[in-house]
Amino acid sequence: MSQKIDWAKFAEEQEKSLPQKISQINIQSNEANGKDSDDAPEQFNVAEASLLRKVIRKGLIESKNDIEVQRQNPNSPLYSVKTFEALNLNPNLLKGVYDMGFNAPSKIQETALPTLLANPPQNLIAQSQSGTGKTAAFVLAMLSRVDVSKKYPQVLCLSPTYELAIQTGEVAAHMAKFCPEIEMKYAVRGEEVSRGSRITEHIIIGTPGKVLDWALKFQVFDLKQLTVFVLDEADVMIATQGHQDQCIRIHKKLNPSCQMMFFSATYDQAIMEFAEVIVPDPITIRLKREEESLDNIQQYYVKCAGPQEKYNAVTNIYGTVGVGQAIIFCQTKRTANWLAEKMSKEGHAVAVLTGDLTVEQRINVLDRFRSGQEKVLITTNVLSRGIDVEQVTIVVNFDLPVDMQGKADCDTYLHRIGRTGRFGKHGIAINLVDTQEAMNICLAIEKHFNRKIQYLNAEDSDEIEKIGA
Ligand SMILES: Nc1ncnc2c1ncn2[C@@H]1O[C@H](COP(=O)(O)OP(=O)(O)OP(=O)(O)O)[C@@H](O)[C@H]1O
Repeated sequence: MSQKIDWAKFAEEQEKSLPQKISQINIQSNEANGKDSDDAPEQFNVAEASLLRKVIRKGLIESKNDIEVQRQNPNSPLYSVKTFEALNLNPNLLKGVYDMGFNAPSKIQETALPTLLANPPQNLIAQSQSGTGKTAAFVLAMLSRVDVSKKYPQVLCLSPTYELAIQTGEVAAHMAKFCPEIEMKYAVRGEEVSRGSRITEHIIIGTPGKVLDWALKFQVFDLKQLTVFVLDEADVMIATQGHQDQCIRIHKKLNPSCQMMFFSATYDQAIMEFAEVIVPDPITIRLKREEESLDNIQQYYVKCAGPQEKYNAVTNIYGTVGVGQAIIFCQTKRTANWLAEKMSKEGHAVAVLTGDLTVEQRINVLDRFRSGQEKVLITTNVLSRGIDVEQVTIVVNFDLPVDMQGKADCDTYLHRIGRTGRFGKHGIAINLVDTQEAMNICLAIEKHFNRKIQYLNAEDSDEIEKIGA
């Protein structure tokens, strides 16, 4: 009992201090810093990137790294499974899992699923890179926990955006294909309920604002009756203005016995602090990210006198080495569009992806590029992180990545050129340098990674041919 009172106090204190704490954390926000001109550096948007990754992903990302388990609850037995059968699932649910093409649990699922399905329920924090099977794990747990004889919401899954909520709902619908008695409802923009009505569906998947409205303002369901609370994409959630406070408000109304599941694709300290507020006595599991490494990537720099020479360098290099596919990164939309237009006019099959496109258009562009319909993709920082296209062999930094202060942005550099040379393959990164400032940035990057960036004469086709070997 006394523990509960302490926890309530703790939550209260955290609620007061968390928005301030979180505002101090340096996570890139969705706000485009008020700048939206064609010449402003394009911003990376975590929610959009997460959605793109999900939509264009063709399968599981298998990691060679081991799972790290941190147990804060010494009384809970911990075990892992190698098959879905070993989980004693409802047979129709198991049928749904196989229907999705899953033969065996992924690495994170092996450890997460027994914990998620254990009785008495246990709280879990799971962190592992995008694509390793987290969504499938908690969706399976959500569906397994439903008591279909009770006609009210028992499971709530919070997602940071409309699109991400729909994606999760689609996974749930597929997995529950042979369990038509399980009913779900979206609590997202465009969905309405009338005051005085009651929700009878078993599962709600929604965004925090809408869920708060439905639970507290319209009172169409009771947060106290929930047995499972899932917080998905916690990293995106806390990067989205206002969401962390809303999550905490929802969380405060839950029954202390409600099982909490917390998922994140990143491992920042900020996420852990947020998790600690939301999830009491958790079992924490982590699958370490496959390190992005520069080991298989040959890096070059080319000296150019201005944009036109940069353009010539790109076409020379591409014309000579052009076996696989290339991604060219520009700092602004204007440069990206200019370059795309110029290259298309000269007969190159190029695609361009900038912040101007809607999410649907971006998916379309990426799908075409992935299937090889275009060989060159010109883009900005909107695509700098986490999108894998295996066939990419060359990354060109038409402009070197810089941070808000104009200093070398080494993280973004690693993410950008990490698009090539993946899974032990050979890749090439070419940096176009047209000013002393750019040269200094190039040198700073070289020093940071302690990896040589070699000089390349882009006018000498013999020399270029050699790098393609
Ligand atoms: N056990 C499995 N066997 C085969 N494929 C799987 C398995 N689990 C998940 N997948 C597939 O792998 C891909 C990634 O899974 P999932 O979306 O669950 O990952 P995630 O970690 O939630 O990613 P994100 O952080 O982007 O949400 C999906 O295409 C999914 O259908």
